[in-house]
Amino acid sequence: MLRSDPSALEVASKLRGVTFQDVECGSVDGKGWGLTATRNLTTTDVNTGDVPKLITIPHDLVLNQQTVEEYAKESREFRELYEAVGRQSARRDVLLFLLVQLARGNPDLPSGTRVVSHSWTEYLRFLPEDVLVPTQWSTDERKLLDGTSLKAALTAKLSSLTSEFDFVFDKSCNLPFWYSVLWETEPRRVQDWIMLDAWYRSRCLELPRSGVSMVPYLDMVNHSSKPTAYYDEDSKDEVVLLLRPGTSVAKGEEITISYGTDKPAAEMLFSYGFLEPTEKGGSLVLPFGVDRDDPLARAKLMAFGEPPKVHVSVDRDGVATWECPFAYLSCLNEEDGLEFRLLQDVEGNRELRVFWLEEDVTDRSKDFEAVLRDHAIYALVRLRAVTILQGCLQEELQQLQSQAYYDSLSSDPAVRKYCKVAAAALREIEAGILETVVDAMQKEQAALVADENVVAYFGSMETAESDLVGDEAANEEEDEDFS
Ligand SMILES: C[S@@+](CC[C@H](N)C(=O)[O-])C[C@H]1O[C@@H](n2cnc3c(N)ncnc32)[C@H](O)[C@@H]1O
Repeated sequence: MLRSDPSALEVASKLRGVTFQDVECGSVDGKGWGLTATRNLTTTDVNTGDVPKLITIPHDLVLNQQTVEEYAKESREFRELYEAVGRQSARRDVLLFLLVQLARGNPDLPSGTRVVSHSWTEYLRFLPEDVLVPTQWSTDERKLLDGTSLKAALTAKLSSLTSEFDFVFDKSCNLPFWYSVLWETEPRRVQDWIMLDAWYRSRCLELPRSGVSMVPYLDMVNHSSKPTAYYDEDSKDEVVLLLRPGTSVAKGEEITISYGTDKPAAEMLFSYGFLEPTEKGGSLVLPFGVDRDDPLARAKLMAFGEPPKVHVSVDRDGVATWECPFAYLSCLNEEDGLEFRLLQDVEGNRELRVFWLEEDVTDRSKDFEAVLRDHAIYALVRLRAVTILQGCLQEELQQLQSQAYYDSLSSDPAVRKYCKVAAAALREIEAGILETVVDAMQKEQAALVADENVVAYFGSMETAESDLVGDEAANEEEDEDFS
């Protein structure tokens, strides 16, 4: 499917009742298509109410779960497919709808397999086949991301996309009409589903009233951390793009919106396929590896109820913080006062309960830091957690900095330059964050070791150990005597 050109987009927009005011869509360096001003634009004061509407889009062009429900009412054929495959989630419903529009655009469909047309059937030709998000990278290109926080998320996402696609196939291949449309003439491939998911992720936005939606034409606006425009829904439920109050844009300059502030670099690359020029700081999320030697590991994981993660961040002033709620639970053991009990109700249902110093704290398992904060053991547990986390992050950092493998992939001509540049930028950003956090953890460790409760704890351990040594020596003497 070859992408049409921006002039055709303008013609199509007029036919659909969309208005572009003082702006036009065209190619923008390094960003695909984008929106630029066709004359100098300015707003000086929000209170005058004089905020120029740059684009106005009728409500009926908006695509979300409600659109899919309505389309299912209009199209008997789609209804059959929707009943079999749909209503799993809003996102999946939209993807299913887009898959049908993609197939509907196929000119070779046999007669008798035409589905009701929709404005989105035609709009799809204005979307780029390759969004450059890592789910669309080749296997070798994805290897460039080894060691980054994106690696695990990407593997999981690709596996869930494959399962979703298999589910659509399994449920629809027995429906003769849909077999013919989706799988016979031009069989849909998992790559199509991956592309639809990439479109959804990179072009979806949250409207104030209609919620998470895809909005044609508005989705041609690129992101900036210093955006000049924003979107809204007006009193007629039309979606409008407005110039930000107090903003001026010169003729020929790009109009931008914000796709979200403070998103980690990995998330920007994952969702939109690009990274912003690096500013200081940032954040990342990594899976927290559970200690498999811990006999309580399974119970702890069950009580916690979700895959443990560690979230680290560095603010613009270089101040590092970390968050890993599971680490506190992970560092406690029975000698500290942690206990798991399986309680059984009268009907025989069994439930795992968590106790801390004989108190039932099951409902607070996700926030064990708060459970411990007022106890003398808090500093000690924090020290254990920091020590473990620091080790994990150090390992992650080493992986990120191991250049040899990365270099060999980078010289592979089949690996696209865009992916090399994006992966290298992500690796550099994440290594910078990890270095700062590991340094800060070292300092925190030193401070915790000097904490009075920790000193007292180690002191008591030493006494216990020397008592033990004394006992052992006495035993040895006794043994000797006995012998
Ligand atoms: C909502 S679309 C915007 C229109 C898009 N440029 C196009 O050609 O269709 C989002 C996509 O635009 C591109 N994009 C948006 N802002 C960008 C930026 N600041 N730098 C680089 N690419 C950007 C990315 O490919 C992103 O996935």
